[in-house]
Amino acid sequence: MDWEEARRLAYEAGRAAIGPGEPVALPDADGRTLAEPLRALTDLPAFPTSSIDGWAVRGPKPWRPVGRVLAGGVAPPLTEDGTCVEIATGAMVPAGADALVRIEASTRDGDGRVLGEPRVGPVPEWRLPGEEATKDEELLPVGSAVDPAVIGVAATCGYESLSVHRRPRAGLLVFGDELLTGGIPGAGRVRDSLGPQVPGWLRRYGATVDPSAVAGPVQDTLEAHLSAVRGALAEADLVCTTGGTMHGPVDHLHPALTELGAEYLVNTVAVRPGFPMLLARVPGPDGRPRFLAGLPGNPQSAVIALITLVAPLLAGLQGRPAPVLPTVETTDKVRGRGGDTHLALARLGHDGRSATPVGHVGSAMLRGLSNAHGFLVVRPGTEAAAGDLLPFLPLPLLTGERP
Ligand SMILES: Nc1nc2c(c(=O)[nH]1)N[C@H]1C(S)=C(S)[C@@H](COP(=O)(O)OP(=O)(O)OC[C@H]3O[C@@H](n4cnc5c(N)ncnc54)[C@H](O)[C@@H]3O)O[C@H]1N2
Ligand code: MOO
Repeated sequence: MDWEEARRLAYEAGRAAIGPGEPVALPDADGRTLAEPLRALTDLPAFPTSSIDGWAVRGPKPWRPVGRVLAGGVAPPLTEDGTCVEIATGAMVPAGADALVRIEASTRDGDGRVLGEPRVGPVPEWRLPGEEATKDEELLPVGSAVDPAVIGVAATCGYESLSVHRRPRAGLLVFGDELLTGGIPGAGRVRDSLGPQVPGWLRRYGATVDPSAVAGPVQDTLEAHLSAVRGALAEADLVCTTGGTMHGPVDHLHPALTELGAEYLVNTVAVRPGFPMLLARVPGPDGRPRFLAGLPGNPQSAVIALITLVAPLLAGLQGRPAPVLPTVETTDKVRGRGGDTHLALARLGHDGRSATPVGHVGSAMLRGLSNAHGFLVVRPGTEAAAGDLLPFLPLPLLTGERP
């Protein structure tokens, strides 16, 4: 299967399995996805609001003070020319006021009356209702990621909670009797580098990963695989497995999937590295489908499978838009991989517009991955020369990582 087609299928499978929205209190909604559009519940601002400390005046000066309005208060209307109220920043401008005079631009005469000039400038001294948004206006569409700014604007509008999609629950099963979970590798044993790594990537794609949902190495027998996969699928929307995607003497993943009645959505992808990756759908006990992503054992290939299949699946399951890849200029040539898509680890330049392939990129290596921002995508039957524009598949790094 073509690499782009595999990504599309993974996304659509996630979309098709999305659950209903649930109300979540604003402070807890960070990182979720809107299940309903965010609409203004009132005009914003909701009332004419002073932007200054000073006087709200009516008619020609001098103005006789008849009261005071602070932020949070409601002033009676100014009904007579030649009157004013003292007003604080954020206070509601009283009806009848026709100008605001800044405190520092005002003086008092011997009778205590206020004199001064309203400031004339491009920005008015008070904010009009509906200036930022009108009641019922859509501020953000369904599928928007909720971040602190979105929570802030929702609070401004008067929301207490937001209707958001559930975070998908993910689990991880590590296969491979050769794996050590501690100590220095040697004498035929390698350290498990995926058990400690994959949960972090899954969380960055919006899934929750309970520490109890990470297990391994699972013993290299079909019985142990079956029982581990069954147990994991009972608790999670998505189970990732690592290793055992091929058909070696102790590769039990495919037989286990057959036994579970799994339906393959993707079963190997024309991509290098990482081709033995797979994505399967398994009917859940409650009727909702569960997913199993089989990540190849070679560590870089496992991460490629995560980014290829799991990222779009999780985007779909959360109701987010399908990931769109930016285009960058490669500073160096990148070879093609025949009929396969080649994913070449690369570092972005400081302006984010160019990328340079890095070294140590063997599929069994992680050194290149730890020094890269993502992958240059060289499509089947092509190769890239320095200066060519290529799609760039980013790692889900956080701001400040790999500056
Ligand atoms: N006859 C063939 N053999 C292999 C082929 C092939 O086309 N024909 N493809 C190779 C490629 S490419 C890959 S990728 C692997 C995928 O195999 P599996 O998914 O079955 O993975 P394993 O055999 O279990 O492991 C492969 C490799 O990765 C190491 N590994 C596994 N898990 C971990 C881990 N958690 N941390 C660190 N390293 C891990 C494992 O020790 C092996 O060295 O198949 C090739 N073979
Ligand atoms: O494709 Mo394997 O997935 O090269 O390491």
